[in-house]
Amino acid sequence: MEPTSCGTSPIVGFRFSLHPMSGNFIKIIKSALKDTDTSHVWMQTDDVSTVIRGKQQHVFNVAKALTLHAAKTKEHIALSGTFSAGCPGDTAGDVYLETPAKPANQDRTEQYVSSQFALYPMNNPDYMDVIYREVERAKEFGVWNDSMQYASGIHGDIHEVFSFYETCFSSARSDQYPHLVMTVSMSINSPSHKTGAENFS
Ligand SMILES: Cc1ncc(C[n+]2csc(CCO)c2C)c(N)n1
Repeated sequence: MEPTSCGTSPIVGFRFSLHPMSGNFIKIIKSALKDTDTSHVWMQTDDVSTVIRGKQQHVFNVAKALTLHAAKTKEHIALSGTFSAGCPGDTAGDVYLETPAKPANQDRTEQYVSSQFALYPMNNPDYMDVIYREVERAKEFGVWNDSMQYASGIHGDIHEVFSFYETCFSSARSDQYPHLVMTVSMSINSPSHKTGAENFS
């Protein structure tokens, strides 16, 4: 069989699950999905996760807004998900690429987030250089928390954390190597976070 080449589709996707540590988890998940303006992305929810697909700026904007909605309940929220771009099977057919440039959600409420991420620059022989460069970028952004096996710790205000993740996701792929996967897990309003604001670096 011929090797599958990576497409040049501009689609970015994010498949994620919210796990509110609350007896009220059903309402928290459903409200976050309903109260966020998702008109600029294609979205599908099932019993395990939700997927959003579209232009990069809308996917990151919706991901942040959904997370912020869940966080505003003050409950301890865990989120885990995978961003993907340039996936050979991801065709432009069913997504929202004709949307305006301006992101739909503009809530600037501050919220401390502690997270971990891992980058997988697919097919790129220099993938370790890409990863080291993005870890340096996290330090420049002031959101780097710690190094650990299989991931890096990123924390700070949700707007700075998402801004880093979006910049990192753009920078770690190229025309030559467009297929990129990035996993993210987040912990919000955790009892481990003392007062939250004290943890900003
Ligand atoms: C973002 C996100 N999407 C879907 C699920 C799966 N899920 C678990 S409980 C529930 C509500 C009741 O059906 C749903 C949809 C999730 N956890 N997080």
